[in-house]
Amino acid sequence: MSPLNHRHVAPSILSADLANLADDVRRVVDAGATVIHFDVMDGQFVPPITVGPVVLGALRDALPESIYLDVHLMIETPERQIEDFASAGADGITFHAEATPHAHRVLHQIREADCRAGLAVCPATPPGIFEEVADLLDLALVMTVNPGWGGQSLIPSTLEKVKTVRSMLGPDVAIQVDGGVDAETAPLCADAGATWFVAGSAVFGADDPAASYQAIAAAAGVAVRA
Ligand SMILES: O=C(CO)[C@@H](O)[C@H](O)COP(=O)(O)O
Ligand SMILES: [Fe+2]
Repeated sequence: MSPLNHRHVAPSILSADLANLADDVRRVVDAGATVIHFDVMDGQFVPPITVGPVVLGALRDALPESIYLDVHLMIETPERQIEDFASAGADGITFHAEATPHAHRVLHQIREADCRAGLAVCPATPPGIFEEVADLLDLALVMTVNPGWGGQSLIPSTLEKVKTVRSMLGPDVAIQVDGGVDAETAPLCADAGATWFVAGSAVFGADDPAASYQAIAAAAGVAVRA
Protein backbone atom coordinates (compact mmCIF):
# COMPACT_ATOMS: atom_id res chain seq x y z
CA MET A 1 0.00 0.00 0.00
CA SER A 2 1.38 3.41 -0.94
CA PRO A 3 2.26 5.73 1.97
CA LEU A 4 0.21 8.33 0.12
CA ASN A 5 -2.96 6.48 1.10
CA HIS A 6 -2.25 6.97 4.80
CA ARG A 7 -2.15 10.02 7.04
CA HIS A 8 1.31 11.20 8.01
CA VAL A 9 2.98 13.89 10.03
CA ALA A 10 6.25 14.66 8.29
CA PRO A 11 8.84 16.40 10.47
CA SER A 12 10.69 19.04 8.42
CA ILE A 13 14.49 19.07 8.53
CA LEU A 14 14.45 22.87 8.17
CA SER A 15 14.13 23.21 11.94
CA ALA A 16 16.47 20.33 12.80
CA ASP A 17 20.08 20.73 13.91
CA LEU A 18 21.76 20.48 10.51
CA ALA A 19 25.12 19.78 12.12
CA ASN A 20 23.58 16.63 13.62
CA LEU A 21 20.91 15.98 11.04
CA ALA A 22 20.82 12.19 11.04
CA ASP A 23 20.75 12.02 14.85
CA ASP A 24 17.93 14.55 15.05
CA VAL A 25 15.91 12.73 12.39
CA ARG A 26 16.45 9.37 14.11
CA ARG A 27 14.81 10.77 17.25
CA VAL A 28 11.53 11.30 15.40
CA VAL A 29 11.87 8.07 13.42
CA ASP A 30 12.22 6.22 16.72
CA ALA A 31 9.01 7.97 17.85
CA GLY A 32 7.14 6.59 14.84
CA ALA A 33 7.69 9.06 11.96
CA THR A 34 7.96 7.30 8.61
CA VAL A 35 7.99 10.38 6.34
CA ILE A 36 10.69 13.05 6.58
CA HIS A 37 10.18 16.39 4.82
CA PHE A 38 13.32 17.77 3.13
CA ASP A 39 13.12 21.50 2.29
CA VAL A 40 15.28 22.71 -0.58
CA MET A 41 15.65 26.48 -1.16
CA ASP A 42 17.80 28.07 -3.85
CA GLY A 43 18.07 31.74 -2.87
CA GLN A 44 16.02 32.63 -5.99
CA PHE A 45 12.51 31.25 -5.67
CA VAL A 46 12.80 32.15 -1.99
CA PRO A 47 15.64 34.16 -0.40
CA PRO A 48 17.19 31.49 1.84
CA ILE A 49 19.51 28.75 0.61
CA THR A 50 19.32 25.40 2.36
CA VAL A 51 20.58 22.02 1.21
CA GLY A 52 20.63 19.93 -1.94
CA PRO A 53 21.10 16.42 -3.32
CA VAL A 54 24.43 15.82 -1.57
CA VAL A 55 22.89 16.23 1.88
CA LEU A 56 19.80 14.28 0.79
CA GLY A 57 22.04 11.37 -0.24
CA ALA A 58 23.90 11.46 3.08
CA LEU A 59 20.61 11.40 4.99
CA ARG A 60 19.33 8.58 2.77
CA ASP A 61 22.39 6.50 3.65
CA ALA A 62 21.91 7.17 7.37
CA LEU A 63 18.26 6.08 7.54
CA PRO A 64 16.41 2.80 7.03
CA GLU A 65 15.21 2.33 3.46
CA SER A 66 11.60 2.24 4.68
CA ILE A 67 11.72 5.94 5.60
CA TYR A 68 10.03 8.04 2.91
CA LEU A 69 12.02 11.12 1.95
CA ASP A 70 9.57 13.81 0.88
CA VAL A 71 11.52 16.49 -1.01
CA HIS A 72 9.95 19.97 -1.22
CA LEU A 73 11.70 21.95 -3.94
CA MET A 74 11.45 25.71 -3.44
CA ILE A 75 13.66 26.37 -6.45
CA GLU A 76 13.29 28.06 -9.82
CA THR A 77 13.24 25.85 -12.93
CA PRO A 78 12.89 22.57 -10.99
CA GLU A 79 13.02 20.58 -14.24
CA ARG A 80 16.82 20.99 -14.18
CA GLN A 81 17.21 19.19 -10.83
CA ILE A 82 14.70 16.30 -10.76
CA GLU A 83 17.10 13.49 -11.75
CA ASP A 84 19.73 14.62 -9.22
CA PHE A 85 17.25 14.48 -6.34
CA ALA A 86 15.80 11.18 -7.55
CA SER A 87 19.20 9.53 -7.74
CA ALA A 88 20.16 10.94 -4.34
CA GLY A 89 17.28 8.96 -2.82
CA ALA A 90 14.08 11.03 -2.91
CA ASP A 91 10.88 8.99 -2.67
CA GLY A 92 8.63 11.91 -3.54
CA ILE A 93 9.44 15.24 -5.17
CA THR A 94 7.17 18.27 -4.95
CA PHE A 95 7.85 21.46 -6.91
CA HIS A 96 6.06 24.82 -7.07
CA ALA A 97 3.54 25.76 -9.74
CA GLU A 98 4.98 29.29 -9.57
CA ALA A 99 8.51 28.10 -10.40
CA THR A 100 7.98 26.73 -13.92
CA PRO A 101 5.51 27.03 -16.82
CA HIS A 102 5.93 23.29 -17.37
CA ALA A 103 4.07 21.68 -14.48
CA HIS A 104 2.59 18.94 -16.68
CA ARG A 105 5.98 17.96 -18.06
CA VAL A 106 7.74 18.10 -14.68
CA LEU A 107 5.15 15.82 -13.06
CA HIS A 108 5.84 13.31 -15.84
CA GLN A 109 9.55 13.75 -15.37
CA ILE A 110 9.26 12.99 -11.64
CA ARG A 111 7.29 9.81 -12.27
CA GLU A 112 9.73 8.76 -14.96
CA ALA A 113 12.45 9.11 -12.33
CA ASP A 114 10.51 6.59 -10.20
CA CYS A 115 9.38 9.11 -7.58
CA ARG A 116 5.93 10.17 -6.43
CA ALA A 117 4.97 13.48 -8.02
CA GLY A 118 3.80 16.49 -6.02
CA LEU A 119 2.78 20.00 -6.99
CA ALA A 120 2.71 22.94 -4.54
CA VAL A 121 0.93 26.29 -4.56
CA CYS A 122 1.78 29.36 -2.46
CA PRO A 123 -0.96 31.07 -0.43
CA ALA A 124 -1.67 33.66 -3.16
CA THR A 125 -1.86 31.13 -6.01
CA PRO A 126 -5.31 29.88 -7.02
CA PRO A 127 -5.69 26.09 -6.87
CA GLY A 128 -7.16 25.56 -10.36
CA ILE A 129 -3.87 24.17 -11.70
CA PHE A 130 -4.41 20.99 -9.64
CA GLU A 131 -7.45 20.18 -11.74
CA GLU A 132 -5.46 20.55 -14.98
CA VAL A 133 -2.90 17.94 -13.92
CA ALA A 134 -5.03 15.74 -11.64
CA ASP A 135 -4.12 12.55 -13.53
CA LEU A 136 -0.42 13.07 -12.88
CA LEU A 137 -0.65 14.09 -9.27
CA ASP A 138 0.32 11.89 -6.32
CA LEU A 139 0.30 14.77 -3.82
CA ALA A 140 -1.09 18.32 -3.80
CA LEU A 141 0.74 20.67 -1.42
CA VAL A 142 -1.29 23.64 -0.25
CA MET A 143 1.21 25.96 1.43
CA THR A 144 -0.29 27.26 4.65
CA VAL A 145 2.44 29.93 4.98
CA ASN A 146 4.52 31.79 2.44
CA PRO A 147 7.46 29.51 1.63
CA GLY A 148 10.98 30.30 2.75
CA TRP A 149 11.03 30.16 6.53
CA GLY A 150 10.03 27.95 9.41
CA GLY A 151 8.25 29.21 12.50
CA GLN A 152 5.51 31.27 10.82
CA SER A 153 1.81 31.19 11.77
CA LEU A 154 -0.64 29.28 9.60
CA ILE A 155 -2.63 31.65 7.34
CA PRO A 156 -6.29 30.82 8.12
CA SER A 157 -7.60 31.51 4.60
CA THR A 158 -5.46 28.68 3.24
CA LEU A 159 -7.75 26.19 5.00
CA GLU A 160 -10.54 27.21 2.63
CA LYS A 161 -8.20 26.37 -0.22
CA VAL A 162 -7.55 22.93 1.26
CA LYS A 163 -11.33 22.35 1.28
CA THR A 164 -11.59 23.49 -2.34
CA VAL A 165 -8.75 21.20 -3.40
CA ARG A 166 -10.26 18.23 -1.56
CA SER A 167 -13.56 18.62 -3.37
CA MET A 168 -11.71 19.20 -6.65
CA LEU A 169 -9.50 16.10 -6.43
CA GLY A 170 -11.73 13.65 -4.57
CA PRO A 171 -10.85 11.44 -1.62
CA ASP A 172 -7.85 9.54 -2.98
CA VAL A 173 -5.13 12.15 -3.54
CA ALA A 174 -2.83 13.07 -0.67
CA ILE A 175 -3.27 16.72 0.27
CA GLN A 176 -0.33 18.12 2.20
CA VAL A 177 -0.26 21.22 4.38
CA ASP A 178 3.05 22.90 5.20
CA GLY A 179 3.65 25.83 7.52
CA GLY A 180 2.43 26.66 10.99
CA VAL A 181 1.22 23.12 11.67
CA ASP A 182 1.21 22.10 15.33
CA ALA A 183 -1.06 20.17 17.69
CA GLU A 184 -3.59 23.04 17.68
CA THR A 185 -3.75 23.69 13.95
CA ALA A 186 -3.40 20.08 12.71
CA PRO A 187 -7.06 19.20 13.52
CA LEU A 188 -8.23 22.27 11.57
CA CYS A 189 -6.17 21.12 8.59
CA ALA A 190 -7.52 17.58 8.95
CA ASP A 191 -11.10 18.88 9.07
CA ALA A 192 -10.45 20.81 5.86
CA GLY A 193 -9.30 17.62 4.12
CA ALA A 194 -5.52 17.45 4.58
CA THR A 195 -3.89 14.04 5.03
CA TRP A 196 -0.16 14.87 5.08
CA PHE A 197 0.98 17.34 7.72
CA VAL A 198 4.44 18.93 7.65
CA ALA A 199 5.70 20.23 10.98
CA GLY A 200 9.11 21.81 11.43
CA SER A 201 9.49 24.15 14.39
CA ALA A 202 6.66 22.48 16.33
CA VAL A 203 8.70 19.25 16.28
CA PHE A 204 12.39 20.15 16.23
CA GLY A 205 11.94 23.42 18.12
CA ALA A 206 10.31 21.58 21.03
CA ASP A 207 12.21 20.42 24.12
CA ASP A 208 11.21 16.86 23.31
CA PRO A 209 10.85 16.42 19.52
CA ALA A 210 9.72 12.80 19.86
CA ALA A 211 6.87 13.69 22.23
CA SER A 212 5.94 16.67 20.12
CA TYR A 213 5.83 14.54 16.96
CA GLN A 214 3.51 12.10 18.74
CA ALA A 215 1.24 14.89 20.02
CA ILE A 216 0.86 16.38 16.54
CA ALA A 217 0.31 12.94 15.02
CA ALA A 218 -2.44 12.19 17.54
CA ALA A 219 -4.05 15.59 16.90
CA ALA A 220 -3.93 14.97 13.14
CA GLY A 221 -5.54 11.55 13.46
CA VAL A 222 -2.41 9.61 12.53
CA ALA A 223 -2.19 6.16 14.06
CA VAL A 224 0.71 6.44 16.53
CA ARG A 225 2.73 3.38 17.43
CA ALA A 226 2.47 2.54 21.14
O1 LIG B 1 8.54 24.58 3.38
C1 LIG B 1 8.63 25.08 4.47
C2 LIG B 1 8.90 26.54 4.64
O2 LIG B 1 8.96 27.14 3.43
C3 LIG B 1 8.39 24.22 5.61
O3 LIG B 1 8.47 22.86 5.35
C4 LIG B 1 8.85 24.62 6.98
O4 LIG B 1 9.86 23.78 7.48
C5 LIG B 1 7.68 24.60 7.92
O5 LIG B 1 8.08 25.05 9.14
P1 LIG B 1 7.08 25.28 10.35
O6 LIG B 1 6.09 26.32 9.92
O7 LIG B 1 6.44 23.96 10.61
O8 LIG B 1 7.99 25.73 11.45
FE1 LIG C 1 8.32 22.45 3.12
